Amino acid sequence: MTGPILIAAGGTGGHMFPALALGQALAGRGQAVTLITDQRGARYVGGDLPCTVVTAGSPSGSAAAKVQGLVRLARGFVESLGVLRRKRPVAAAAFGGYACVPAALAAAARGVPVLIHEQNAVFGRANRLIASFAREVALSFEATSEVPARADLRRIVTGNPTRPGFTAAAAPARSDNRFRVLVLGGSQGARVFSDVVPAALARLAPELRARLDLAQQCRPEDLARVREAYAGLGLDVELASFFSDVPARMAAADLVIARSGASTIAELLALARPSLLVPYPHAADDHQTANARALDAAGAAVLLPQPALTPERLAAELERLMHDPDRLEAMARAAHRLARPDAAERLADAVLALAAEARP
Ligand SMILES: CC(=O)N[C@H]1[C@@H](OP(=O)(O)OP(=O)(O)OC[C@H]2O[C@@H](n3ccc(=O)[nH]c3=O)[C@H](O)[C@@H]2O)O[C@H](CO)[C@@H](O)[C@@H]1O
Repeated sequence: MTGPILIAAGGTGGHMFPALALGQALAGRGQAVTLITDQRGARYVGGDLPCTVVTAGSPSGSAAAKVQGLVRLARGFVESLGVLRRKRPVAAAAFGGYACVPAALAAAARGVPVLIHEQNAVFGRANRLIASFAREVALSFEATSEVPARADLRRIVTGNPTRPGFTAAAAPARSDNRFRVLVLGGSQGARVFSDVVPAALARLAPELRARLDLAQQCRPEDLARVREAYAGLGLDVELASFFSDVPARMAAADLVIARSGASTIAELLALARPSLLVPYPHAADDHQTANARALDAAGAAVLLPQPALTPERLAAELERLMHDPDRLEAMARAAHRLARPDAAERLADAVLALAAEARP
């Protein structure tokens, strides 16, 4: 290829990790890549991926906030045009979230073909905004809803690329009676797990509680009180506001209790781990419930809506699962069947094909 592939992504880890996975897949083929992101997204970019930070905002909230969001998107658009002039990309891949809107629109304005990747089981609002200018959408779920029905918008299902390290290995043979639980709240943590998990474990039968090895991600402001709650139960728990070794921790977990953000889900499937999923109830268009449903329906996870997540209910679910290793095994097998370990490579194929088609 004569120019780089532009990758546009920003905001949370859920948008950045799949974007970076595509970047790595392309770099692995010797293809140059350039990334446009926002301030928040830049925190996730490491290594030697060329990256430009542009202004972005969300046109939502009060009337004043909407106007401010639009002004920021317009600034980001002008900044992105500058990047496109300098870098001359041959195709662009956009990963949703308002942070990728300016770059995707600037690419389309310059005639650069755009592919949109949707991580969730509901097509996102920012993606709907740029879909009119895109040539192709790559979905993570077969049954994604709200995909714009434009006859000339190509649609493929690639899955959601995961970071390196999420490669299924044979489950380690266990000789002990320990039960390893990993609690993850998404890239920003989840307060509800800080409130409910310690209270649920307090209700667990003492012989089951004694078998637990627990690691839990907490929001920074919750760490002290959660540590205290577990100390009161005599439990030695590993707590962190962000674990940097999720692949190893998830691979070793007998059960993962988590939000159902798209990356977390793709990772659970890639590592074939059983999970209890509590969708974030305020996610746009309730997409986390749609994500979790896909796993629940296939028998790979238990979906527990947040209003049902009481300490009593969680204790009961845990007790049931800890007593039923066959069920956990079946959930792991179902997760494995849903996994798409070649998502990054398939996405790389698609964006390179788009670039080749557009070549004069
Ligand atoms: C609140 C919200 O709206 N979140 C959205 C956000 O992702 P959000 O970042 O919240 O959630 P995701 O599950 O997609 O990604 C979280 C990532 O953080 C990693 N992690 C988490 C905890 C930790 O201690 N260490 C760590 O590395 C996970 O392994 C995962 O890779 O964008 C996703 C993709 O559009 C959506 O599906 C999510 O619904």
